[in-house]
Amino acid sequence: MDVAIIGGTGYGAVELIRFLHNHPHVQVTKIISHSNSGTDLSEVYPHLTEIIDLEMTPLNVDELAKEVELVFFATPSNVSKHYIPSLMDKGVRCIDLSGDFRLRDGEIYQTYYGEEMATQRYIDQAVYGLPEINKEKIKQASILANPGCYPTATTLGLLPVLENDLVDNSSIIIDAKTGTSGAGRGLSLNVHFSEMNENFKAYKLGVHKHIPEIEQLLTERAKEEIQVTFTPHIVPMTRGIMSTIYVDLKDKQSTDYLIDVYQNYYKNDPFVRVRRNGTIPSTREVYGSNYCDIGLYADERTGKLIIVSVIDNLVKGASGQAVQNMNIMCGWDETTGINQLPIYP
Ligand SMILES: NC(=O)C1=CN([C@@H]2O[C@H](COP(=O)(O)OP(=O)(O)OC[C@H]3O[C@@H](n4cnc5c(N)ncnc54)[C@H](OP(=O)(O)O)[C@@H]3O)[C@@H](O)[C@H]2O)C=CC1
Ligand SMILES: CC(=O)N[C@@H](CCC(=O)OP(=O)(O)O)C(=O)O
Repeated sequence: MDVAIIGGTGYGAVELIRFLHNHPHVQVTKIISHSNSGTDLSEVYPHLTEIIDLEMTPLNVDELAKEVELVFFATPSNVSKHYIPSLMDKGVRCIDLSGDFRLRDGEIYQTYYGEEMATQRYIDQAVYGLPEINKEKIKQASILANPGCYPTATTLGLLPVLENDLVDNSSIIIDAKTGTSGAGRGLSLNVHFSEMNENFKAYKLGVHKHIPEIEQLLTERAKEEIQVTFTPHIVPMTRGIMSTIYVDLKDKQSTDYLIDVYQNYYKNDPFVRVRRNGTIPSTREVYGSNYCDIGLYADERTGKLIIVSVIDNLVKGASGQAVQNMNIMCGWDETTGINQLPIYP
């Protein structure tokens, strides 16, 4: 199958290329760039020299629709909403790594994204691409909204206890950490070396766009309104997300019992690994891979459950999960092209 990637010079795009290069059913035949059209991708990314021989081109939706069956948008928010409707109308399936099609409520979108949401008719057709809960809908999707990085780590960490009604849903506190590649390739004061090295910052308290995304999914799954306390931090590493979640258990439960609940919940999900024997995952243990690893500790003194969920933000948090979704949409084994081991150390 021929596919295109839009946002060609960004980190999400180059990570898509890494996975699709070895994918047996897919060729990347178009890479669209608004800043570098006419340039070979390997000039921007010399690590692809003599491997990827493709000149980037400007976006022309009519041409694209004739040339490929599926398009990945690896663009900033408020871009894909202008193009996906016409691609969809022309029969091209789209996977959007940005947040344009994740939220359902236009007012909330306006508050957190600062612009109008995509047309409701297209929002209604978009499927939220968290494979662990949505496989059947993903198979049929024409517009696939790939989840955000923090929401992936956080909701995978919470869903088993939430859906088994084991916790007080009003008590959720999420302390999350990300590496700098989460901010993309663009230069910004916030993430340059001397601002970040030997530093640790909390940011966007109360206003981060992943708050409504996490709340929307948890509310849908718990069938009651859920609000969370969410504090993101940026830490001096390149890749990785660790979401440490604190929640009150309704009744006293042992860690071993809860591990069984999680393992049972994810028994058919190849990319979620629940740790046994008291081990708590670190970001390095999923680096470069599509795994989400979860560790648990039930504190019998305080009645709190501590959940530690780690992913690679660029893989399970973005491009790996996008390929997993494409595999499901196309009826292929969901691990195709993305079953690399984590890189360690
Ligand atoms: N980085 C991460 O960990 C994660 C990222 N995401 C989301 O994935 C998307 C891509 O992220 P990422 O690759 O990291 O970001 P980057 O900033 O690295 O890349 C985005 C690319 O989009 C293109 N672009 C920028 N502005 C515009 C514009 N106005 N119109 C069209 N294209 C534009 C540029 O490529 P060019 O000039 O070549 O077109 C740019 O390199 C974003 O929506 C991001 O929020 C989601 C989860 C995790
Ligand atoms: C370090 C850093 O800035 N990280 C980004 C990650 C968000 C992201 O990638 O956004 P979407 O997944 O919603 O598209 C942030 O916190 O805004």
